[in-house]
Amino acid sequence: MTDKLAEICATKRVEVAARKPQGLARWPAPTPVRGFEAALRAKAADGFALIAEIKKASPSKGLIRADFDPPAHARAYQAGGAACLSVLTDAPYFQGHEDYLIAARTACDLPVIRKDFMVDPWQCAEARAMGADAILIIVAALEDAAMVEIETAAREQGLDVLVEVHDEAEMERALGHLRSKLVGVNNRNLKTFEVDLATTERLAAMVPADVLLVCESGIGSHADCERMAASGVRTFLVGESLMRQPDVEAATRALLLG
Ligand SMILES: O=C(O)c1ccccc1NCC(=O)[C@H](O)[C@H](O)COP(=O)(O)O
Repeated sequence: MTDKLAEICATKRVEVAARKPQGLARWPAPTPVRGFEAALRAKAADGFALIAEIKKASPSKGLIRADFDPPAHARAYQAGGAACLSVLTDAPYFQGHEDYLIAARTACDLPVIRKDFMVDPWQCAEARAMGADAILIIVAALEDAAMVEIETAAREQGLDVLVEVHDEAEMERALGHLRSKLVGVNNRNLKTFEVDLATTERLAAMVPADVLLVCESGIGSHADCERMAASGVRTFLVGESLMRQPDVEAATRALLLG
């Protein structure tokens, strides 16, 4: 099995080197940052909080949604009760695009995380320039110094940071080196694509009380959310299972409320 995450990050480094000289002037000035973490904490205070993902395709599943319509999906997610959006902007592996983030954010009032592979602090300025309210740091993809540098750049831009881990060692690195109080456990092993909800259940006990834990990947039903809630988890990042539904708004409501 090849290490897909390493391959994606190597491709991303080449892409970023090519994009940097183009600068950031191609986008109009974005509207002010919408509080991503604050929106999640507000919803999680009295129910489940959802980061609903706009995801056309993935390396593990190929094409997920043929009639892909980011503004329509954004409106449906908001009407269904999502707290925030996640929009894939990586093109080579997810058929994403920065225009999808811009269109989705413009179509609703929700804060948006730029879902991409951050390998260079410059991508934080780029994320804010296209309108993002938060970025993702994947601990497995970065050395300690690099992830600290990217988190610092994100904070300078006023962006919230979702820190993603997959095992105990990554959780210790995240809690030991980074300041963000928003930590996601990805149930998908990004090297093998295996998904196991028990990953969140195992790591939940390591999370301090002031950190908001996000359960990421493989959530397909309200019953899955209830299962995670037994471990104290009330915040979820969900893509594929919602994107496959004909009625995204109804599916979002059903996921959150049962
Ligand atoms: O989804 C993939 O196949 C994938 C492959 C390699 C790196 C990242 C990948 N996905 C990113 C994510 O973690 C998910 O898009 C996100 O957590 C939502 O997961 P799901 O609800 O299972 O679509």
